[in-house]
Amino acid sequence: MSDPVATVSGVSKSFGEAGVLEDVDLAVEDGELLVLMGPNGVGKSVLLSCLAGSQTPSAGSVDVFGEPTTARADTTSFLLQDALALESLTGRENVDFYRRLHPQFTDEWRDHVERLGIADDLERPVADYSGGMVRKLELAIAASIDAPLYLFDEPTAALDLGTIPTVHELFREKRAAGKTIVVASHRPMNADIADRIAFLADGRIVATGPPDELLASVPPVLETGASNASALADVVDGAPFAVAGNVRGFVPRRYDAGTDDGRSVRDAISDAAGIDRTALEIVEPTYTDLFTYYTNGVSTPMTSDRR
Ligand SMILES: Nc1ncnc2c1ncn2[C@@H]1O[C@H](COP(=O)(O)OP(=O)(O)OP(=O)(O)O)[C@@H](O)[C@H]1O
Repeated sequence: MSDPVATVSGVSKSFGEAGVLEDVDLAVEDGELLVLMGPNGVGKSVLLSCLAGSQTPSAGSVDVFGEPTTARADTTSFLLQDALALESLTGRENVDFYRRLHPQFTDEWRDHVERLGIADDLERPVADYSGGMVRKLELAIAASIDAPLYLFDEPTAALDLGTIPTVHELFREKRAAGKTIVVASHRPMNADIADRIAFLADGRIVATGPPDELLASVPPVLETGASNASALADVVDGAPFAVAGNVRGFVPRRYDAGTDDGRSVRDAISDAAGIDRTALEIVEPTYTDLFTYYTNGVSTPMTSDRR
């Protein structure tokens, strides 16, 4: 296997008294699409900024292409959160600005603005754009820079659901062209495009792996009506969570090998909770369940050293 494109070793980052990252290790492999997942405020942007060289870790080190990271324009294209487009300029003037600024800026932007549906808005000032349009322009600009490593911070956050497949397609094309991509996201649906996911929780990477493997590591999920939430809380691992009008929770690990008395897991748990067995379903975990499992402190195997 080739060397990682980027290596984060023992990185901690604090702002004054507030610790955000704590002893984070992460290797970004050559040519992979890594999705860094975690809830709002957990430190995904800070970690990406450390990878981009625009923030300096309080401790530890970050190497990109074998060198300590600085803001290296030749190796990395970094889509910051809400910080690329200049509001006083039109869309086209923004493109021109970044084209002059960046030696590796390519003509790909024409294709990107077309596919993202903002080609007809290029003569309007960005101040008049919606949040989603600004994001599309910024994506078009960042993706038009020909760099071996792309760092995209919440690229789909302000976008309508219909645009997300277009963005995913763009990422897949970059990867097919041999590029390495790190996407930070709090949206479980972005797990779908990942070669690997890294979950960030409590300042640490708590799990890393291909989506299929991580899904297989999550226990089955119990689902019941919202009125049974407190009964479910008595029997599941972690706290129950609401999904589409129902409430879900993880089957406790002690049932991994089945029940002691030969009953079905569903029967044993519905009896223990006092929930009618017909009102309790056991379902396969989704990406949303996976996200909850690793970021809400339910998982145990990889978090034994948590604060
Ligand atoms: N320059 C800074 N000064 C002080 N605190 C900061 C700074 N940058 C980030 N933080 C804090 O670090 C924490 C992590 O922020 P960060 O933006 O990395 O979260 P995130 O995981 O990217 O969240 P989101 O999903 O909302 O984008 C937050 O508590 C934030 O307030």
